[in-house]
Amino acid sequence: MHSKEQISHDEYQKTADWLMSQTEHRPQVAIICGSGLGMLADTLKCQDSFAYSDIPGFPQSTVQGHAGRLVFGELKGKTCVCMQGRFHMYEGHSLCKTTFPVRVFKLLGVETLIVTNAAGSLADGLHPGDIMVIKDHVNFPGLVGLNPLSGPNDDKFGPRFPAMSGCYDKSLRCLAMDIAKQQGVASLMQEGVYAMVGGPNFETIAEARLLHRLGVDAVGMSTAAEVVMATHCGLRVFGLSLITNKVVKSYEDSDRVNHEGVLEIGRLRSQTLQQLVTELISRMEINNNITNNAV
Ligand SMILES: O=P(O)(O)O[C@@H]1C[C@H](O)[C@@H](CO)O1
Ligand code: HPA
Repeated sequence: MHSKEQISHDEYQKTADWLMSQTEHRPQVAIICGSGLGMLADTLKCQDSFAYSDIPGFPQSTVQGHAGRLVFGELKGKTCVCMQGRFHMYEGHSLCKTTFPVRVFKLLGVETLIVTNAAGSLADGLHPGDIMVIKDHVNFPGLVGLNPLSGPNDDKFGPRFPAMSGCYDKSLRCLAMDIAKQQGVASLMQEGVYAMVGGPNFETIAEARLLHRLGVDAVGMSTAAEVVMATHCGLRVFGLSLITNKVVKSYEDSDRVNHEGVLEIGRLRSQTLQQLVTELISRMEINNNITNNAV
């Protein structure tokens, strides 16, 4: 069911055209905010914001901690668009719908996508409140054929068989680590591998052990499909996971993860994340000739 739905180029274009008719902002950078991380949008100046329910073609957010607003504005000399709330497979959206905004961003002229998420840690060295710079991902839905790129390829966006190696931009990862040092939060930051699972249930202990053995550092229920779509159409990608909980890996451990706890850690780290992302956007180079698959 998830892989069958197709969205035509015209439908993406209609949404992009509508947005361009409603705001004068022409964003270079897009940010997708994870659970409890929507406050990143508050840093934007000269805001124009739209409820998802008012944007033609846009899906709706149904998850607590995802406000459902698209915010345009200026940040340190760059024009940005920020999703306060994303779409997940477990809400019943097809993967094409969960990733719909990514192609709309492309049509708006965005060249860099920043994805953030809340994630559970499997690595011994990653603790709640830590920030993981995503260096790579395991797209579990994609590995079993649930991929937003399934179906006829839209050559106007990108090639039939896009490479995914190096999909998290190395220079932005290095820049983020430098900024963390300067901001005195380097001890909270490390690089790692994120895995996307379907959710909405959190992992069993056997699943947690499996993920750990596979080399996954943090697990969540989003992001990888968005990054596949972004890489397909030539967007540069940077990703951050806020570690909100340890994934229980022991039968002796009576801890139980819950969504409220996930949101609480988001609130706790909101300022740190805001400062980090603001400085990253301020210092990132915008290259209008960036290699681009999309016509
Ligand atoms: O949108 P993200 O990936 O940040 O949301 C994570 C995964 C689930 O949606 C939720 C679980 O608490 O947080
Ligand atoms: N597992 C999956 N998704 C999550 C988790 C987790 O432990 N924490 C936040 N999102």
